[in-house]
Amino acid sequence: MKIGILTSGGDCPGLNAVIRGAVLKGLTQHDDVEFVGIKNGWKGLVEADVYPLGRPQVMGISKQGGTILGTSRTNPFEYGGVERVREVMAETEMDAIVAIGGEGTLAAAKRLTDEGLQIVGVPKTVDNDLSATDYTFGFDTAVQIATEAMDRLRTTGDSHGRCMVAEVMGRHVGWIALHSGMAAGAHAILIPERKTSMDEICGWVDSARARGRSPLIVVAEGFQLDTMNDAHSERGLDAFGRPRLGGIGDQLAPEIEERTGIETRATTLGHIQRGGTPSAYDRVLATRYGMAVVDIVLEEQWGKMVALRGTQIVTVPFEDALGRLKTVPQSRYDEAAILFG
Ligand SMILES: Nc1ncnc2c1ncn2[C@@H]1O[C@H](COP(=O)(O)OP(=O)(O)OP(=O)(O)O)[C@@H](O)[C@H]1O
Ligand SMILES: O=P(O)(O)OC[C@H]1O[C@](O)(CO)[C@@H](O)[C@@H]1O
Ligand SMILES: [Mg+2]
Repeated sequence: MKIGILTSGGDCPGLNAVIRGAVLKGLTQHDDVEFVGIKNGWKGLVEADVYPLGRPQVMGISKQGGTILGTSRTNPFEYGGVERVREVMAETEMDAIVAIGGEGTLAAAKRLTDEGLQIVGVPKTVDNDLSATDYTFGFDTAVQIATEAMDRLRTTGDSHGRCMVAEVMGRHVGWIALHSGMAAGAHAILIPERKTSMDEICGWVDSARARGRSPLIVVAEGFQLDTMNDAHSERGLDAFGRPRLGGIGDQLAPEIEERTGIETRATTLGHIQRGGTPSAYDRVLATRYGMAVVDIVLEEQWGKMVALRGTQIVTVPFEDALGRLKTVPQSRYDEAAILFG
């Protein structure tokens, strides 16, 4: 059995641990399994850009950020779709593909599997917005990085008596903002799931200030004020034609300063949250996903992916990860909001 592995969509810490887990499990536990790496997501697949993946290629990589395979947001259906993928799999004698990616990658994998291709999945996203799984690797690391950054913003904020606005990732959901904001003791957490007014935000800033604190406001990039119809975007489109987000913190900061009279500074953490070494939690989760996905390939469970339920790795159909995002529930927001202001 020759298994191709690809990573697609935005990268995140832990991808290499999945790749290593899969290769080590396959090579040590089975005699007839070999692996090939597919470069740059679906792009490398349609271009037949593959290379053998053995133990030397995965040695020591679980602590390494990014993905040794490279990634892209290429849409395989724009480059020959099912026919081209079938052709490349035949040419390269690839029996099955492990697609490691988020909702978009898994949607593409589902369409290909529906046409008879042998594909299984591993869920990935720093945003933690996939509904089929309790946690995705990369999220814990991103929260840790964001929390450390906010701890730093608080000390400089305190020195100057300023309000600090920290913008984190989270295109459709506010999980990174909610967790890092709570961990750092933020005075408000602004998430895409809940539109909020400037009055409310400034109320929290004023009340923190009245208690002698230098306010910290955490905002997810996909957050919208109650006056906005779309998330803030000023950076054009991504490779899949979606607006690139980022910059809402810079938009909020001068408004907060003007309304409250408190000097305010914004910091956008951006891709720092996706780079560098994965946390121990993410390495373990990713390694377990990688090992488990080899089992579902050998069981020929095409159209399925591994997922985390509680502490168990389970198998679910691609559909479970599609169509519905795992948003922050109102109760989790309300719980965090008790500490605002
Ligand atoms: N519904 C779809 N059908 C087919 N292909 C899709 C679909 N949605 C997305 N894709 C393709 O899959 C690629 C990966 O999706 P996307 O860029 O959203 O990353 P992802 O896997 O969702 O990870 P993340 O968004 O968390 O970074 C897209 O760039 C696009 O080419
Ligand atoms: O790396 P890119 O293409 O700029 O994408 C950034 C997007 O990817 C994510 O990190 C994960 O989907 C989002 O939070 C963010 O909007
Ligand atoms: Mg996506």
